[in-house]
Amino acid sequence: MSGLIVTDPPRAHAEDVETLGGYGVATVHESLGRTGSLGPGFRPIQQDVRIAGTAVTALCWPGDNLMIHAAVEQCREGDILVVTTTSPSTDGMFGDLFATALQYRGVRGLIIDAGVRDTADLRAMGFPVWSTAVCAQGTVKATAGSVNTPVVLGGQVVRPGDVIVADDDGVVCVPREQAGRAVKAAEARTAKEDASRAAFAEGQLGLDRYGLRETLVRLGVRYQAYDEYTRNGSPS
Ligand SMILES: O=C([O-])CC(=O)C(=O)O
Ligand SMILES: [Mg+2]
Repeated sequence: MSGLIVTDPPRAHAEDVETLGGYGVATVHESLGRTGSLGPGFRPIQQDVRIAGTAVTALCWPGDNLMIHAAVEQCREGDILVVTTTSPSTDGMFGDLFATALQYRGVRGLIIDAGVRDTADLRAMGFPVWSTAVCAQGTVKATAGSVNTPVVLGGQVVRPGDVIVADDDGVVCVPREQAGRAVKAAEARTAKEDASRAAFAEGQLGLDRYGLRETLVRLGVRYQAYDEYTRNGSPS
């Protein structure tokens, strides 16, 4: 396998990244028409942390972290490193040494479809990570791969420069060109949710607020009193 390192890709506007970082992953995902989620496999090693940044991608051979070393050089302030392997691997290919190098460069965190290790140290140093495995198994530095080419994690395409938002709910990717639209949509959705939250706090039901009684009728869902429901001894 030959390799490729793409330098200096265009990145989403910093202002849009910061704004999206103010919204949760669920809100950003909903705002984009329920797209962009990397799925439930990416678990945070910490809690109560949200980050947003621009993706620098690395495609590695399983059990080999050579291309993470190459990717570190391409990272700059405000980036998030996004790593995957050419076939599934749980090896611990990232730990506190890499995190130290990335923090020096102003990188905000790591998303990796593979294993990480030194997790207590990563938490202590405040370097946020979302991974599909935690594993002490070490790796070599021997095989070519690529940096800053499009990669797929959890069925989701991530391109260099795309916006990544990650929190306790998981990870979402916003295509670079859609960041502005996502900001507006997230703003609108948040306003709508704020109004619903206030209504729910005063007792309004979602059935009424969202017009869902009509939906139940349309779907043929009917009400039945408990006595009638149990009259013949068995639920009907
Ligand atoms: O060095 C490695 O191969 C990965 C690691 O544990 C670290 O970055 O601390
Ligand atoms: Mg280590």
